Amino acid sequence: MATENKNLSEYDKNTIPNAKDFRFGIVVSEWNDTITEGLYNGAFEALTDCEVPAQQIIRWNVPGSFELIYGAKKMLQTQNVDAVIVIGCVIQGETKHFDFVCEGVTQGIKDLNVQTDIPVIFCVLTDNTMQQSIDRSGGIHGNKGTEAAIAAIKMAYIRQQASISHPFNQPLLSSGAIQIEETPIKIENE
Ligand SMILES: Nc1c(NC[C@H](O)[C@H](O)[C@H](O)CO)[nH]c(=O)[nH]c1=O
Ligand SMILES: CC(=O)[C@@H](O)COP(=O)(O)O
Repeated sequence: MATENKNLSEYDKNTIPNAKDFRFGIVVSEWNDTITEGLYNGAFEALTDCEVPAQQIIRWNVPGSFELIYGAKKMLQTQNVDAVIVIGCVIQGETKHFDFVCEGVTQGIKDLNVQTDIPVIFCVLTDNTMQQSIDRSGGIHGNKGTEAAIAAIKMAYIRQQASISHPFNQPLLSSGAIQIEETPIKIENE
């Protein structure tokens, strides 16, 4: 379903886990800040509407969407958060730079989700025009920031439940293999 057939701001609180004890980091790109501020407001309002106290929401700013990768990495390395939302707006210009920024930030955020234990939610608009960005940051198609906040709550809950049901879950190697801690077996009468 394309965004044009979906309101990004709609959510059913009955389907959303209790979020009052979760802590969220939000990393916001300053490029196209009229758009990213609208996305941030959507995310912040959705989190507080779902009972997340404002003091449990940490905001950092970075220069552009490409810096969201490093900002999110340092956020999850240094802050006690249950999920991170990265917010950016990349708009096609005259050159291929759009393609490289979009691909780079997409792959970088994907890598953080694979290599770390904290979910990182991708709230980066990759639009052809400013109007498309306006429409998706509080305009006729709703607010992708709202959508990202709900996704962050749901993923933080999944992480919480996984750690309860599998408290000794082993870290993944970069290859994706499970790291099993080898414990030497002592053979009696050796
Ligand atoms: N053109 C846009 C950019 N470009 C800047 C890059 O994100 C990055 O900050 C720069 O290449 C230095 O590393 N960023 C956006 O977020 N949106 C754009 O439309
Ligand atoms: C995504 C970008 O970096 C782009 O907006 C920059 O514009 P241009 O391709 O005209 O340099």
